[in-house]
Order: sequence, then structure tokens, then C-alpha cells
Amino acid sequence: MSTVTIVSHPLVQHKLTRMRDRTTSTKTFRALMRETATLICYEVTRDLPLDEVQIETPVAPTTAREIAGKKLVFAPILRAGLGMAEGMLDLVPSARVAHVGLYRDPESLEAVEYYFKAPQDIAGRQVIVVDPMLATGHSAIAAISRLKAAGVTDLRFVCLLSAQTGIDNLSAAHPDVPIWTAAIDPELNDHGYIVPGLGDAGDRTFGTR
Ligand SMILES: O=P(O)(O)OC[C@H]1O[C@H](OP(=O)(O)OP(=O)(O)O)[C@H](O)[C@@H]1O
Ligand SMILES: O=c1cc[nH]c(=O)[nH]1
Ligand SMILES: [Mg+2]
Repeated sequence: MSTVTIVSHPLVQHKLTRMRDRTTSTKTFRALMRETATLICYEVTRDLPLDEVQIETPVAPTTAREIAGKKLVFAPILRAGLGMAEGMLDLVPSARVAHVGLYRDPESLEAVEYYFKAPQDIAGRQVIVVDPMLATGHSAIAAISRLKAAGVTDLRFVCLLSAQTGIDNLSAAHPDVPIWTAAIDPELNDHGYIVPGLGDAGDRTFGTR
């Protein structure tokens, strides 16, 4: 089963509460999405390997550390993942981006792919899949399957809010992919929305409803 890390930092929890609040405006929701993503990114990248390099400070030569290996790839699931990816790119500006276009069919709740564009050499890179919401898990499972089909072997999944169902389904389908989330809510409603949740993350980010 996947390892699941709850990002319980007080700043993340406070901002998530503001995002859950139905009176929060589109402008503020988008800003909070970016801020929480930056904070969660800090946790997800905590164990990145480091190399030692020789540099010269203005005072003396020294050995210092830098992130090892190829640049990370963030893979936002469109649309709502875009808002989170912005915040992660604030912290890792040299990361590459793979866009995975999926929408959830409102009747079947199955994920439907409409776009995929990734760096050519993605297979050799660590990929962090980004989507604020993990509800049934169908979208995350489809995105990760698509990335594995492209040759990716080193994957992580990051969301803001999840339902236990989504955690269980994703973990069963891709047990090798660790999950980070700020909270796990108890249930889904008949339309597959997380309860209490925060509503439709894409609509609230882009003001489409
Ligand atoms: O775990 P699941 O049941 O698959 O649900 C989660 C998915 O639903 C939302 O996307 P949506 O289909 O609403 O697309 P959007 O981001 O374009 O609004 C959300 O951003 C996730 O991608
Ligand atoms: O609660 C939910 C479930 C899926 N997608 C969302 O945006 N919100
Ligand atoms: Mg949506």
C-alpha cells in the first residue's frame, strides 16, 4: 500500500479552512491554493538527494550542497492542478511541467483524457503529480497510469484534500506511489464530491460557476 503523509502544519490547516469556507472569493481562493501548494511542496521535497559541489564564496573556497540529478517534473492534472502547480513552481522554478488533461465524467465519475504533453525525457525524471482533489481517485489513477505508460517509474502524488475512498483506490491501483495530503475527509456524496470538502476546486479557482 502507498505511504500516506498528512501535511498537518498549522499554516496549511489554517489556509485550507479559509478555502473550505464558501464565502471565500475566487481571488482569495486562487491565492490560497498557490500558498498551500508552496508549503506542501516543501514537505514533498524534504528527502531530495543532494550532491556536494565546490564553489567560491566572496570570502573563501568551500564545499556546498545542491540538489542532485535531473530536474523535477510537476505534472498538474488540468484544470484544478494548474493552481497548485503555480505554488510549487514558486519553490522549484527550474522544474519541468507535464500537463495531463482529464475531466471527470459527471455521470460515471470516470476520468476522460483530453490532453497530454510531457517533457521528451520524462522517463528518467522524478515526477510529482499535482491535483488539489482526490475524491474517487479515478483521475489520479488515470494520470499516473498515463505517466507510467510514458516510462516514468519514480512518482509521487500530491493533493490538498482527499477522501478516504480516493486514498484507498489510488493506493490499491498504484501502491508504489506515495501520497501527500493536508486532510482526509470522511465521505463522498452521491455526485462524487468530497464531504465536507471545499466544493469544485476547478470552478472555485477559475470562477467558472
Ligand atoms: O478523484 P476523482 O473522483 O477523479 O475527482 C477528482 C478530480 O475532479 C476534479 O477535476 P474535474 O473533473 O472537476 O476537472 P476540472 O479540474 O477541470 O474542474 C479534480 O480537480 C480532480 O482532477
Ligand atoms: O469534491 C470534489 C470532488 C472532485 N472534484 C472537486 O473539485 N471536488
Ligand atoms: Mg472541476
